[in-house]
Amino acid sequence: MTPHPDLIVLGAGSGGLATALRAAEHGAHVALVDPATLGGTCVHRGCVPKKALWFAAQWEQAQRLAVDVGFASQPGPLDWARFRAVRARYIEGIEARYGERVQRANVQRFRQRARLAGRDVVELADGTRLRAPHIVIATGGRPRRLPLPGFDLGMVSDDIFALSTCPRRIAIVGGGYIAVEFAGLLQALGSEVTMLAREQLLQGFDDELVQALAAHMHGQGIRVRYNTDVKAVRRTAAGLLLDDAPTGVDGPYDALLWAVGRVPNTDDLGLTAVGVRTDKRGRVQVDARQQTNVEGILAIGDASTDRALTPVAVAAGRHLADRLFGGQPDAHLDGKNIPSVVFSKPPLGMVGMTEAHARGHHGEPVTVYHSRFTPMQWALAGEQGQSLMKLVCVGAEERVVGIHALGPGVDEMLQGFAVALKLGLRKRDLDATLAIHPTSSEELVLMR
Ligand SMILES: Cc1cc2nc3c(=O)[nH]c(=O)nc-3n(C[C@H](O)[C@H](O)[C@H](O)COP(=O)(O)OP(=O)(O)OC[C@H]3O[C@@H](n4cnc5c(N)ncnc54)[C@H](O)[C@@H]3O)c2cc1C
Ligand SMILES: NC(=O)c1ccc[n+]([C@@H]2O[C@H](COP(=O)([O-])OP(=O)(O)OC[C@H]3O[C@@H](n4cnc5c(N)ncnc54)[C@H](O)[C@@H]3O)[C@@H](O)[C@H]2O)c1
Repeated sequence: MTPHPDLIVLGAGSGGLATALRAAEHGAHVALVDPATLGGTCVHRGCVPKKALWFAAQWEQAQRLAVDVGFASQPGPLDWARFRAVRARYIEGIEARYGERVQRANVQRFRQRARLAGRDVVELADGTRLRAPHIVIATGGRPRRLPLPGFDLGMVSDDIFALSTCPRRIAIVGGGYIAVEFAGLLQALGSEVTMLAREQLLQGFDDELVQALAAHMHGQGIRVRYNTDVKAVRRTAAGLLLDDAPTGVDGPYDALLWAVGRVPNTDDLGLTAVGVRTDKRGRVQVDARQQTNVEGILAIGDASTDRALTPVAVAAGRHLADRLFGGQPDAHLDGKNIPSVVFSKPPLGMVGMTEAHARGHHGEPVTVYHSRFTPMQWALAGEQGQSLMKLVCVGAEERVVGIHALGPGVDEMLQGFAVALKLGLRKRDLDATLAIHPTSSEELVLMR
């Protein structure tokens, strides 16, 4: 038992677990508070179940390509009940391993909701109070709900993992990561997908690659409507109808997914009473060391102003534990050049700056290199479509400040290039690197 913990962590998702385990490794007494199962959004309602569906979508396509090159078996639809059982077993395995690690590390778990009751005090739902010199807020986020009539006729991303079949016609409202990812994988698994986006898809990604992805989506039969503004939803005998302010009634659909962003779980944490500052979206404001404006209270992950990605939450938590308990006073998250992949179909990845960002902010000459090509596995099977890769370089020595890639395999390809970019990659380093042939990634070292 830990009667006087050195650290209290609120939330046992990706960030909270990483913080608690690293702090315990350094010998700290840690209390970890979460009413839910270990793993949080990523394991139960995010990256992991989503990636499993994405693999299923890849296998659907691989089955079709295999037939095109001479395999005999005809592709069949996904058996959702079996798929869900397989996926649940995989996730239970992750959760069990987390449980063992938490126990072995002597981290004390409190399976309750908690809130701050002072700058060094946390109050659990049953009234128990814990006191510690350091408190980390790692309470994550949840899907945004819009206050419009009929909102509850649709699903949010948490609900989609409970589907037991593919909806025949689905509308997806939103144009960010979640909207684009689910559009691709539901279409691949058999749905007719219409996206209703307010603006350009995937803000923050390079325009040219987003356009190329939109062309792929169009080719797959995904309908994308831009400049929409859904004001209400109603159910009719024919299906769900959406009232879109600019164009009128849209539909009918059998299902609807709202993918309109996420809100942080910070509204019920007692932050105001303790004086912890949040931004206008409710995220806890942190500096580069995850510190809030209140001494002793830190925040990481989706509850904070950091980028909402699992590796960011994990790295931030580990660095702060290294700093507080591991004798590494300068340890902190490097928030620059965060690599990211959208698990669209095909995947889209980037690290560093977009072309527009480099041109707008750099002040040095910008040189851009492109490669468009049909990946070999598609060409062999007579499949249409091209991959697109792009390098954004600055200055006379062409320092690479942005790498962008769209196409099969880029999700696995980008990590190594992200290391090179972090180390100060120049275009001539790529030119001097021998290609691995025949691959798609060789295009990144062969650009002229
Ligand atoms: C559909 C989807 C797909 C995604 N795919 C990816 C991906 O492919 N790659 C990627 O990098 N990121 C992805 N993300 C984002 C990623 O899941 C999050 O960035 C990450 O999970 C954030 O971790 P966290 O520790 O901040 O919060 P969470 O994992 O959300 O954990 C927060 C925990 O806090 C607990 N909690 C909440 N309130 C309290 C309270 N008052 N007291 C105690 N505990 C509390 C919750 O029960 C929860 O367990 C995806 C997200 C979604 C929704
Ligand atoms: N592959 C990955 O790494 C991955 C996958 C999923 C999610 N994530 C993380 O989770 C975060 C949340 O994902 P997300 O897709 O929910 O958010 P997002 O911020 O990526 O996109 C939100 C979308 O909702 C739209 N929107 C907002 N309010 C709206 C409204 N009132 N009506 C219509 N549209 C509206 C925005 O225009 C935008 O297109 C991402 O930003 C990302 O950090 C990462």
